[in-house]
Amino acid sequence: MTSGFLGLKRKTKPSASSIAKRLKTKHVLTDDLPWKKVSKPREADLGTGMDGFLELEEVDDVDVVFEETDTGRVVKFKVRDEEGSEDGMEDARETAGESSAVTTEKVDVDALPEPVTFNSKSLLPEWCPFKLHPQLGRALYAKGFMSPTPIQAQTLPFALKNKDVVGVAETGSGKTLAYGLPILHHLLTEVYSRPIPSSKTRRSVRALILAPTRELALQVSSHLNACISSVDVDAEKHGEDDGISQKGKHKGKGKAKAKSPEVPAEDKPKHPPLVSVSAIVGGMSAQKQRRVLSRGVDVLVATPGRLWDILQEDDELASQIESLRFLVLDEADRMIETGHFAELDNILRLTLRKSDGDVIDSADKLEEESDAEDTKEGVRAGELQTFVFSATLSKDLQKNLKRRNRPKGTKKNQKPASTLDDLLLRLDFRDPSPAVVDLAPVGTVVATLKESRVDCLSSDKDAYLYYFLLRYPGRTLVFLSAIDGIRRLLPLLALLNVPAFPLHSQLEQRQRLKNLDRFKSTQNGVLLATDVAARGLDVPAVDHVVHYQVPRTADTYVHRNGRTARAMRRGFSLVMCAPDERKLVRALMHNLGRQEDEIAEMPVELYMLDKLKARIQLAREIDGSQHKAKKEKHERNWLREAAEAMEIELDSDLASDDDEGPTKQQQKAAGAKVAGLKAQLKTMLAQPLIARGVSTRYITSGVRSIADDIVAGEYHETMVGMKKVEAGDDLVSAKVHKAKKSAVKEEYEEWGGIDHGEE
Ligand SMILES: Nc1ncnc2c1ncn2[C@@H]1O[C@H](COP(=O)(O)OP(=O)(O)OP(=O)(O)O)[C@@H](O)[C@H]1O
Repeated sequence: MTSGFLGLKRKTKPSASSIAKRLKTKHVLTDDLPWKKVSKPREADLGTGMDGFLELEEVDDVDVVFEETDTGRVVKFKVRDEEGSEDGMEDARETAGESSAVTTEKVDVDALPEPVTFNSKSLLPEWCPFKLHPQLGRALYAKGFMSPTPIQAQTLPFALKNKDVVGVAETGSGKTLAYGLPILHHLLTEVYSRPIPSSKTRRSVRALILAPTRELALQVSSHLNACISSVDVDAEKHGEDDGISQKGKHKGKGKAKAKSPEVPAEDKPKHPPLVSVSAIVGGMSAQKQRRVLSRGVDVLVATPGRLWDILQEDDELASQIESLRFLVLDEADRMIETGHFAELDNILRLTLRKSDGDVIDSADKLEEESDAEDTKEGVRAGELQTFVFSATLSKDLQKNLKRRNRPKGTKKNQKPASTLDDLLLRLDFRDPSPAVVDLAPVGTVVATLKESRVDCLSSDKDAYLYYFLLRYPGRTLVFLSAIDGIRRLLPLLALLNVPAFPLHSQLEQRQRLKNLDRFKSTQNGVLLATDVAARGLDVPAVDHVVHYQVPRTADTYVHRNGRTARAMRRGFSLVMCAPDERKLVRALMHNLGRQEDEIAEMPVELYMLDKLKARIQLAREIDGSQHKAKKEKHERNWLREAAEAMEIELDSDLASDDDEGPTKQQQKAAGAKVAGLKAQLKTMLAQPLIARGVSTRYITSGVRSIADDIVAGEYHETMVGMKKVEAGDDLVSAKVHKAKKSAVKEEYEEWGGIDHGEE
């Protein structure tokens, strides 16, 4: 959602002339107010009721006036007439509704912030070889990213040399910055070296990043924005001692104020953002979307569906897409799954340059060109650089991307092997041989992830899930294959006092983000999600991923698991496998090139599970009764409302509650029954869960003494008598089991056994 508030004017001491000029005002529509993006306050994520905000915007210098009109009281917004503006700095405020022509008029260099320097040699030695723009160095330093992740380290040399890159690396390995840093580096460097559009003109989109889901697009946009904004905000935080200085080539050009820490932020010169990054996604208000686009963005992050809708109406944007400098497909393989193939294909066609729509032909041309111009490295100035990233791009596909190099004469007869092959062949790789950086681990398992499975009946999955949530407290993301399942499970968990939030495509976008924020800020929160949350979401510290149903494809399994164990943190995943899903697990593991028994079994204390089953049973009963009562009420109301709308009278037996629906007395009795069951459940939930053989009376006695656990601090708070361990620490390692088996085999092999000779 978009939201804005009328802010206070920031300038503390307006000059006399500016006051005089400000008297010239004009009325504008809300859409045309000079909205400015502000960072979301930290409290917004802390359950202050501000969660769910897509973005926050503010506006300065606006008078709100109420006018009485014939139709009633209306509110009007008055802003200073642009003609009365004081200087270039004030003009730097972005206004919507301005001329949309992109000019290359050179801005006064004073309007640019003073360039910063950053001593990456001493502060970020591991980033130093990449010679990234100093502002990015500062951002990385501020974030504590002291060294590049492997995918970043291996991608940057190619990307910074203008080569197209196909990057494949495990989930949570930092792919966003692997493509984001080269883009930001290029744009930041460009700002000071070439004329930039003045703030009064629409910027031209230089980079387009396509992502499969709204959440991922918003996340990428905020990730990249954080890289540029923390640079601006923290400009004077680090002194010379830190090796970071403010001195740049424009030193002494009237920027002394900005350097001094004593100068209040309000008095710092205002300038348009050096590089602007924004997202356009479905669910965003049309007003906000118009505003973002009319201001212009350098880096546009979008979902294909929404972008294509806009492109059909916005010719200017379409022509900008035709002359992009960077194109990124993030989670390329997912984008073709979500039914966006047509839109994506159309957008990609727009990015094609000289070709006549036949990429294979254009590949021919490129090859010929590259033959003639052997020394050319990467793209030429003004051309498109393409990045394709995912955690799961098949090896075959990567080979296909190199088809441009296949011997002449064979090309036109070759058919793409899959939709994704086809799509990627449509990409306008300027580079005759895009660099393929494949760091996907064997079997696509992240090293810090522990996987496990539990075999159970479908009807017992609720109890097993509840057991897991209580046994291993933590932030848990539960994937379900259908929205109905989420709707069923949600009230059940609520009755059991488990803080669970839903995330699926039928929720409004605002609600989706709100639930995501709540999940992030709830310590033992549970997110019940469909695969809309499987890709790319970077929720800090997701401890566990539970596959309530076995995923249908190996890629989905990998990406779902990828929501935990990110950036070298530990993570845990659990597959709940019903008898009819065993085949699926087998196929899944086979596709990943792994053995089924590689996944360890999660131990379950059946005595405890039985106790939980009783709770689940009661919760189901309550939910069932509540649901029934609600449904009956809804049906009764519906009938009445329909009759009223059609202005007909219902038969007395239909109109009365007596015959069809339950009587008032029956309703009362049903209500009392639910209240009774709820009280029963409350009592049950208040009782401690005690493991078999534990004496709570004498903690040193019983089959299981809990005294030692208490002393060792391993006392489980909800399941008395069970050790407090992290999920995965008590797995019966199938690998160890397997290793033992293979050790026996090795012994046999060392001995050599009986030589049967070559067959
Ligand atoms: N160099 C770095 N050092 C430390 N942390 C980093 C670094 N680069 C990125 N990160 C952090 O790692 C986390 C994962 O990054 P990112 O979301 O880009 O992963 P990804 O590879 O795109 O994952 P997925 O495949 O699931 O989309 C983020 O929280 C990010 O801030």
